[in-house]
Amino acid sequence: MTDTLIVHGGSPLHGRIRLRGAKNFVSKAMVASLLGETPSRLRNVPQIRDVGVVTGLLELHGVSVRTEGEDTLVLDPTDVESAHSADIDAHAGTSRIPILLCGPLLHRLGEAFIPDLGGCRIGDRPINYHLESLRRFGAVVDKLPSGIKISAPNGLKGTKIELEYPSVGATEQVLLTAVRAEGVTELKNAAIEPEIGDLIAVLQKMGAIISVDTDRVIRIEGVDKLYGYDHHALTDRIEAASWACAALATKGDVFLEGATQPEMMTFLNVFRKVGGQFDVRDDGIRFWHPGGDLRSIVLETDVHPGFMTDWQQPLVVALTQASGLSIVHETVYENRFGFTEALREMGATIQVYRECLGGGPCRFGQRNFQHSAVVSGPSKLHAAEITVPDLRGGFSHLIAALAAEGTSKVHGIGLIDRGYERFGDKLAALGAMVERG
Ligand SMILES: CC(=O)N[C@H]1[C@@H](OP(=O)(O)OP(=O)(O)OC[C@H]2O[C@@H](n3ccc(=O)[nH]c3=O)[C@H](O)[C@@H]2O)O[C@H](CO)[C@@H](O)[C@@H]1O
Ligand SMILES: C=C(OP(=O)(O)O)C(=O)O
Repeated sequence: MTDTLIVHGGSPLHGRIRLRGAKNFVSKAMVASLLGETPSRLRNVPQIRDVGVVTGLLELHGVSVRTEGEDTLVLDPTDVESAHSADIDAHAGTSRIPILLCGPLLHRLGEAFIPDLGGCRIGDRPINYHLESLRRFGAVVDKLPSGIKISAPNGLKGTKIELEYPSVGATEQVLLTAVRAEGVTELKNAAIEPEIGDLIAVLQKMGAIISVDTDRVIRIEGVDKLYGYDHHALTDRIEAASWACAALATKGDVFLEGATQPEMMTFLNVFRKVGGQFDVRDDGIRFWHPGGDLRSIVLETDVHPGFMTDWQQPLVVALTQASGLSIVHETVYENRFGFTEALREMGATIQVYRECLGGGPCRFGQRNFQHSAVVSGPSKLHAAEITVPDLRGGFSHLIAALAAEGTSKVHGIGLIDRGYERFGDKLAALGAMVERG
């Protein structure tokens, strides 16, 4: 199949689609299965490329991964000790998940090897918090030309860790390592994203003892043994927000089956302020453009419960259709506005700045990162030939092509498969006129 989508834009998205489990939770829950003595069953798993990548990684380490029905994975880790994982290098550059295998592999095998990581290129994305945390547990970290070797000659012991920034990945690293470390671990300044809450739920089902206190403190009492879990993954709130923004930008009306309100509170507030309407029902959320003008806003991305960085790119496309000047300050990643270049080619008026605009100073202020954007609208978008830069930026380009008059060619859509399940079918179900080019 080609990697190009031809989009005949200019008509609103209308209809109903079903959302699935969150990419940013499912991959971590799959890794957690490595900690169990018995098989785990994960339900509501989306058919996305990242699930395939993690399946490959786990299989390499001796976990048998079997699909049951349409959306359930059964993960059996009983043979991990006897498996050889010589080919882990094959996973270099595929995703950021290999780093999260450290804790479980150290507990099971006494060592782990981490190839170069992949994931979206939206900033430098260092792993210093991960490595520093592992050292605090007693692990030895050796940097090699091909990756990082980590060993635990004396086992892993509970410890006190305070993160400089509430990193999602580093919080997950500490959780996946502490649950079987000897003694108590206290993690301060932890990330508290809903996907982390669901990972804690999975670990508790497996036998872990974890308490989440106020003020971003998580306490974990290590246990000797963990068992398999049975869990239904929480819905992907990024997929939900992305389709909601697509409805707004195209003046459409979509019902997103499975979308849930608590994880999306902050997004829903912003959607309403911009002028979009929504209706929360038991089985999902309807999002629509009510007609008339959309309103500009001032917005800052932040860690949960703030406005999520992964919502920023789809929202910016909708803001090109709002009247007046919107200001968006990206405080989570230093380099997440590259996708706006294609939007400018399509007729949007967007300027990016190094300064911290529209909020307080952030970690990236006074440095050379263009991390604030001013969007002036409404702009009439026109068709273009564009190449997808990263996962969310790519979906944003698709939204722009759907909102634009004329026929666009969007290249590199394979990147979008990493996080959006069967998005071509979903576009068709919403009445979009698209075809593989
Ligand atoms: C697979 C997955 O779940 N990806 C999500 C996860 O990414 P990921 O877990 O990689 O993101 P983090 O929360 O760790 O990163 C946040 C910030 O911390 C910095 N940092 C992180 C680790 C570290 O060791 N040192 C360091 O400086 C990063 O460069 C970034 O500026 O959370 C992000 C923030 O919600 C989301 O955008 C990603 O979709
Ligand atoms: C940045 C993202 O993911 P990853 O961490 O997998 O690159 C994302 O999902 O938008």
